[in-house]
Amino acid sequence: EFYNETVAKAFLQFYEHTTQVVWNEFMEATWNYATNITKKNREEMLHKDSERSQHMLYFGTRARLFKTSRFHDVAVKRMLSKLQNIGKAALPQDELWEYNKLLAYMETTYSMAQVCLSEGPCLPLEPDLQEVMATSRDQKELLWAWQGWRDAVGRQLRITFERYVQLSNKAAKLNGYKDMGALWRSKYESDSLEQDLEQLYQELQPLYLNLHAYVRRALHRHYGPELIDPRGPIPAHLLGNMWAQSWVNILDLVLPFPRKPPEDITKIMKSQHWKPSKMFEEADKFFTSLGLLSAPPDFWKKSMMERPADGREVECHASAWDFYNGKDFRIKKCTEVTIEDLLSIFHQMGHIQYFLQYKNLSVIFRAGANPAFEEAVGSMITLSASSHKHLLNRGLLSHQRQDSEEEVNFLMGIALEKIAFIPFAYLMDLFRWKVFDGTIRKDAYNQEWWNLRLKYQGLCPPVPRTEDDFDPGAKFHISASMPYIRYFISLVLQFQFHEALCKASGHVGPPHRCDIYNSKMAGKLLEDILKLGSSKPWPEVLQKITGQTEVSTKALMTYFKPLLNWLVTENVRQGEILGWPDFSCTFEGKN
Ligand SMILES: O=C(CCC(O)(O)[C@H](Cc1ccccc1)NC(=O)c1ccccc1)N[C@@H](Cc1ccccc1)C(=O)O
Ligand SMILES: [Zn+2]
Repeated sequence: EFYNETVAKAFLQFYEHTTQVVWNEFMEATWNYATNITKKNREEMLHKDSERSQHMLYFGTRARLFKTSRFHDVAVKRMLSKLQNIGKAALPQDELWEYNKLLAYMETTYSMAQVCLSEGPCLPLEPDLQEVMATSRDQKELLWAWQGWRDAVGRQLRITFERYVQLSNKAAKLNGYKDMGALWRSKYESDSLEQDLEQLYQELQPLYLNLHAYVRRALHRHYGPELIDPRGPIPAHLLGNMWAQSWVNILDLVLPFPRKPPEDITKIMKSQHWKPSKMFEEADKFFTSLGLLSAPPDFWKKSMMERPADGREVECHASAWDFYNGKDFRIKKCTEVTIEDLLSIFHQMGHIQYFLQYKNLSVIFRAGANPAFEEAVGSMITLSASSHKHLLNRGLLSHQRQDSEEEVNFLMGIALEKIAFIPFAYLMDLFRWKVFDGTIRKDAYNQEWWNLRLKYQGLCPPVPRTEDDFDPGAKFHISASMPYIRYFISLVLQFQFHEALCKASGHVGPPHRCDIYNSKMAGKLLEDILKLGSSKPWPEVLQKITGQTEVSTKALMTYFKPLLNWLVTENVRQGEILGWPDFSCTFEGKN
């Protein structure tokens, strides 16, 4: 065994050196494709991906040869077990090539899709269709964008997605999992993950049901009874977002105290001539104010902060990139000067900070403690950055104080982003797990998708759907084969992190008034866990920051308590029904 452990360490050293080059070249090729979608760049990316897969296969199969049970070094054992998970690289060469081509097709179809006006221009999702969904109050115009997008993307992906499921499951089985859903869930190192998630969802459901009932009433007031049934589901195109995953854009329609509207921060940003680069600098300043690391020179030189003006086709969905050489980290985002995009940049810079903090670890441990940790860092900072105190301090608001009614309005704004998101983030992978395990058969993909959208979100499609549609494919992460449960868990985690860092910063008072900006104590607490990457089991990491080893909704419920009290009172006063007992999706009064 001793002989083996020494050999294992040498093996891992060899892996370390060869991997940095292979992964760096792969990231460069993928970046070139995502920021300039051409046939040549696609071929180059596919070629680099197969090189990376061969490298993973070589080391993954050899990692299995070590009998680690009697090893002393826990880190060596953890590294060897992580190495053995090689995902799609386990597929035979020809099927891997087919798989990579269909992944590229799905993602490119999504990125290049447009919806054309009867006469005149064709509109891409970002910024044009998103803008329509966010600002239009004309249900026919909203329907045009909603349906047009699904015709342009979802319908085109339907057949490819069926083959994607087959090959995904084959790859999962070759890695020792029963299907791809099981492989995705294994990242959380828990054999009770699905039950734990259902428990979290149950705890959060009252919050969602009260918000849903209240928003339905407001939409009923605006769009009238022929569109909104006060005891039924809400049509999915009226919530201010292409997927109804965030309702923040209809705050004006649902404001609890309409005589005290919040200041329009987007307008203030534009009047102060904010540019995308300034938005990134603002987010970077937040992290350095905590005593954390600033984005290095390559970041400012090589990131893509705006949609290119030279007509290049790019993938606009925001993302953060680690080039695995310890100094090259980038963000790709088609930034618009809006408060929504400023907060999204805080989210992306959270990924960059994680990269910076764990960059000296073995490449095997350069990841979050689990995928939800990666998503929670930036979103947690966003809770401080969107606080009235912070925005006032940064000159983005002028009202000094918030009275109790303005505070309810503020919490409503945060709830429209965070609470509305709960059922969407939960059902996205409930759907895919069932597709992968065969519970949802391919001749019912769309029907089953809408069953989940009705059951969890209380939404209806605004027009009848058929199995020629593939509405789930109209969401980036499904076209990009990107797991989503990480965002559901992150939603709960980010409030736990926020509570812990606020405490460390010496904050006294309600969590929604906390801003950890400039707190070196909060920064130190965060730094200590980011540095660990994925080298320790995530419950250990969670305990270091919050003192608990479990994901808990307590912090989130505390944050929204004042709003829930107001919502319950208001819903009782209006005699609202919680839920949607009239569950049928009616389509009369449309044409
Ligand atoms: O998709 C995102 C943000 C993009 C991202 O930062 O999570 C990005 C997704 C992505 C894109 C392309 C390839 C891979 C992943 N994730 C990263 O950039 C990332 C994730 C882990 C490590 C390093 C980078 N947010 C989700 C959920 C969300 C999150 C926060 C607020 C609102 C909504 C959404 O928009 O539906
Ligand atoms: Zn993210």
